[in-house]
Amino acid sequence: MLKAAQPLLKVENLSIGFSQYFRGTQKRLIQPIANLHVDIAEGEIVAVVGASGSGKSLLAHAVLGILPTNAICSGSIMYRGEELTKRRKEELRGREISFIPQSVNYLDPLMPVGKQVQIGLAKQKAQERQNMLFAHYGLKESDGKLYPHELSGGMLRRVLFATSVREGVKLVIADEPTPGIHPQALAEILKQLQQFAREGAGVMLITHDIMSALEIADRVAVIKDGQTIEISPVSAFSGTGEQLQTDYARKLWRALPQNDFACQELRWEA
Ligand SMILES: Nc1ncnc2c1ncn2[C@@H]1O[C@H](COP(=O)(O)OP(=O)(O)OP(=O)(O)O)[C@@H](O)[C@H]1O
Ligand code: NI
Repeated sequence: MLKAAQPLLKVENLSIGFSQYFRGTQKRLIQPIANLHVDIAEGEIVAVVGASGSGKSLLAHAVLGILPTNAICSGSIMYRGEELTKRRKEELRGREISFIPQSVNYLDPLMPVGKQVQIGLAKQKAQERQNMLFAHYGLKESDGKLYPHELSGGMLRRVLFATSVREGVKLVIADEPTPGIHPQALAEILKQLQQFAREGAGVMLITHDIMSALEIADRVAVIKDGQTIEISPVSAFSGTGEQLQTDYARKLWRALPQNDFACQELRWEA
């Protein structure tokens, strides 16, 4: 029998818990993620959507190996057919696996942003590459000497993007890359993610912005309360959502302003 093409990333039965103290001395386990699964093929963009607190960032952090030390993580994370061990994650992070974090707080407040863009680049070419990336993202060369607190929010987002563009990137994990970004910059960021995919990288796009996700993604994974409840092709998000598997996904789809189903449904019920 022919073996099916291997996904670039395959997350199965992922569970993440935290052991927390409460009432001073007693310990309890909270489990924000249980049995979550998702897979991404080379050149594919998979959007991960779900309410705030549903576990999207934790999923990203688990794949990257940057969960807090008190996290208890189980399940399987396979990357190109190999188990992503703690060591492999460290080796690949910032190189083959790049990360665009949700918060600009991931930048080091004590390091000029230019230096931060150079991390992971070959020494001899780092400055040249940085200048290129800055030009590409509309940042001035002199901005490189500034510290994060000296840049605007929009500029910091662009710096984060510049840190994610690396030669040989195979998997891009973008956690809410577009909040508070004006429409033109948004289009630019979506284009950049498409470019990653066109060059063969898999992209995990975590977002609240379902419209943008549908614009560029191939499939959408819907996460609810730390579980994957549905993974559907973008084409299923059409019409009344009759091709979607769950009511939850249908509600997400119908809640989009331009769909305006909420009012119609109310009328039908009346
Ligand atoms: N270090 C931690 N200790 C305890 N609980 C945590 C920790 N980090 C996250 N959680 C909990 O895990 C759940 C999922 O968090 P996560 O950040 O993954 O949500 P999210 O889907 O990314 O939300 P948002 O869309 O708001 O970014 C939340 O309920 C959160 O409170
Ligand atoms: Ni998040």
